[in-house]
Amino acid sequence: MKIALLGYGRMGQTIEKIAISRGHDVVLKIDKDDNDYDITLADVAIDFSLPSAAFGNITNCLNNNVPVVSGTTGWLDNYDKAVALCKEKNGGFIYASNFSLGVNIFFELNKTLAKMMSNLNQYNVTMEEIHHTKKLDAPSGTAITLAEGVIDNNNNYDDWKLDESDKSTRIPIVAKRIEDVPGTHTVNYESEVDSINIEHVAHNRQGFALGAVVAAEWLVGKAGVFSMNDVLNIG
Ligand SMILES: NC(=O)c1ccc[n+]([C@@H]2O[C@H](COP(=O)([O-])OP(=O)(O)OC[C@H]3O[C@@H](n4cnc5c(N)ncnc54)[C@H](O)[C@@H]3O)[C@@H](O)[C@H]2O)c1
Ligand SMILES: O=C(O)C1=N[C@H](C(=O)O)CCC1
Repeated sequence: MKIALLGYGRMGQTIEKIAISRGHDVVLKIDKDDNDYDITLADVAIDFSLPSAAFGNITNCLNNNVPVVSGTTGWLDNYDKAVALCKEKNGGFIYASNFSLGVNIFFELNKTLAKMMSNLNQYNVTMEEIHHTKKLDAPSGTAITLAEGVIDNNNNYDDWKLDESDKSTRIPIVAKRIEDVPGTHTVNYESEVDSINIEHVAHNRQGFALGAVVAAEWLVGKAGVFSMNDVLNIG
């Protein structure tokens, strides 16, 4: 498979190694200021760029009939427009806030726990995410997906808020930035008598990168807007 990497930073470089180890050719490595390239050289594109760049990269792929996998976070104000364009062009598109197998299992665990806690008003939920200091967005895309998983499955919450909540129906998300941390997410239910915590700790970026390559392999030849649940057949 011929792969275009849109964004050649920490994730782009990790994805390149995994793609090559799985027998793929990386035919384009696009980074900032690379404006003049032919995306149709690739069978599929993998975008891990910047919040400000992702939507432009995705629309370029869809307008040129190149299926695209995006892991960039912080651009979701434009997600519905990307979905509409994908449908209009009969293209292929997958966005996931987190491509790792472990986090996608964790997302399902979070939804199940949220359902179990829905009638237990003595517990309040909070979330914490920890990432490296170079991360541009907060809260992380993964933390937002976790919060949405609780909101959709628990009657006590209707929104989330970064840092302290000023309203009991808003899930407070605390975002911490610590040198070199690849990604830790904790969901905590707290009552007066006890705490229940579920946590996912990424040890490195390999899980995110492998998931993105597996998603790209799966997407080629398909038309539609998909999620990692489709790729992994879970949920
Ligand atoms: N979904 C996931 O599983 C997952 C995992 C890790 C990171 N991420 C997200 O992926 C994104 C990238 O993370 P990273 O750690 O590799 O960041 P990074 O800063 O190391 O890399 C981003 C690269 O994009 C480049 N870039 C800037 N403008 C561009 C453009 N127009 N086209 C292409 N590239 C451009 C930058 O120069 C940089 O090299 C972030 O949004 C991050 O939150 C998602
Ligand atoms: O390193 C990052 O940046 C990460 N971003 C994603 C997010 O925002 O959830 C996934 C984890 C790593």
